[in-house]
Amino acid sequence: TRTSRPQRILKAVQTKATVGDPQSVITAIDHFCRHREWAMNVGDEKGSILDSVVNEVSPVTVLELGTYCGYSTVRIARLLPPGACVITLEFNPDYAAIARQVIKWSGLEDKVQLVEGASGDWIPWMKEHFGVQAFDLVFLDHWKERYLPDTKLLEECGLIQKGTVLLADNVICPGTPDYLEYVRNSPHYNSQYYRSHLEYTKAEDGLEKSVFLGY
Ligand SMILES: Cc1ccc(Cc2cc(O)c(O)c(C(=O)NC/C=C/[C@H]3O[C@@H](n4cnc5c(N)ncnc54)[C@H](O)[C@@H]3O)c2)cc1
Ligand SMILES: [Mg+2]
Repeated sequence: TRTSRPQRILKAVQTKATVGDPQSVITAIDHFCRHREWAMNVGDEKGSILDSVVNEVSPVTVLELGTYCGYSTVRIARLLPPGACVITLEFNPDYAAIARQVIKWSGLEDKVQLVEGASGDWIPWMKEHFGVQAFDLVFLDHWKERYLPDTKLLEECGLIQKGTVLLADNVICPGTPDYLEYVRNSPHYNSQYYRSHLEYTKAEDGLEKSVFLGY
């Protein structure tokens, strides 16, 4: 049977990227998705904004919701200092299997904890299972209607504390209206929009960065 798009993305990495070189993995995926087949990676343009936020926050613990093929996982992990790590949640086992191989090819497996499962099931276990106190940075890029419920769940579980930064992809396209309304109107968040484009296209999209101010 036909290969899947994630399998073709992995093949592009394995044929074009150098083992242990995260930047070459990022470049290989971007080239494939721009010139061969579009895929829902955060991409190079929004990826540069993600990079700048990671560098600004210099997080010790990062949570990523929605691994997909691991493109943004690699972007984040390559910028983390020794001892820091990104926990990434992915509930599709086929995508998780591809992402593990992409992360391995980039040589960043020591900085990544890929958890196969649904965000709603795993967030309540983060403290107990991973010894996380609070996340310094959360990157939201999973089903758009899960952004708000998962943010509220993270708050309820005490995983968002003063200074925690939420960075959400696709707040314009596909759009996350209920999430945007929440973080922009809440007195507990300082929110700003980084205007950009939907990955590999000219359509408008952007990232919303929201800093938790404490209760
Ligand atoms: C109209 C329209 C359609 C599509 C686009 C283009 C476009 C552009 C983008 O950047 C996009 O991020 C998206 C998008 O839909 N992303 C959804 C991404 C899901 C991934 O996360 C996984 N997942 C989903 N819910 C959960 C969950 N609870 N727990 C754990 N993993 C979850 C899935 O297994 C996937 O691996 C779409 C633009 C406009
Ligand atoms: Mg996205």
